[in-house]
Amino acid sequence: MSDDDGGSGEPTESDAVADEEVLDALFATIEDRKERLPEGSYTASLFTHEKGENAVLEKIGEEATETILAAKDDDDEELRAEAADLVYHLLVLFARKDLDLADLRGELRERF
Ligand SMILES: N=c1c2ncn([C@@H]3O[C@H](COP(=O)(O)OP(=O)(O)OP(=O)(O)O)[C@@H](O)[C@H]3O)c2ncn1[C@@H]1O[C@H](COP(=O)(O)O)[C@@H](O)[C@H]1O
Repeated sequence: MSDDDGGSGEPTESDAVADEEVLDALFATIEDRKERLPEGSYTASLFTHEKGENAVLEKIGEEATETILAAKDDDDEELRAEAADLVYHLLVLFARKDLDLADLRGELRERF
């Protein structure tokens, strides 16, 4: 999904990312947006929002609610989409807090 080639049909950076590496690639993209703040980037807008951290916290609340509603509706396609929105926004929050995937993996590993 990241770094779209603008529809030229040429392979994009994201095409080269294996499924098992997609979380790391997404997080690296989020870190890049945080550092460079490119214009037109939704991710960058979450780092510069006038609401500050509340912007991403509100999105996490919304996406969590939408995830629950999709589950209650037994709508697996919607559940998949809303869960992906939720995970993406959680990763943006991690980046804002200077946490990373190693912190998340470490926490899960301790419980495993
Ligand atoms: N994975 C995501 C991703 N998931 C969700 N979203 C955005 O999260 C928002 C979800 O909000 P909603 O569901 O409420 O939909 P909406 O009505 O468009 O939302 P708002 O109007 O409230 O913003 C949408 O704007 C989605 O585009 C994401 N935006 C970006 N990414 C990834 O981040 C990369 C960098 O993208 P840029 O943000 O464009 O730099 C992309 O290549 C993707 O890989």
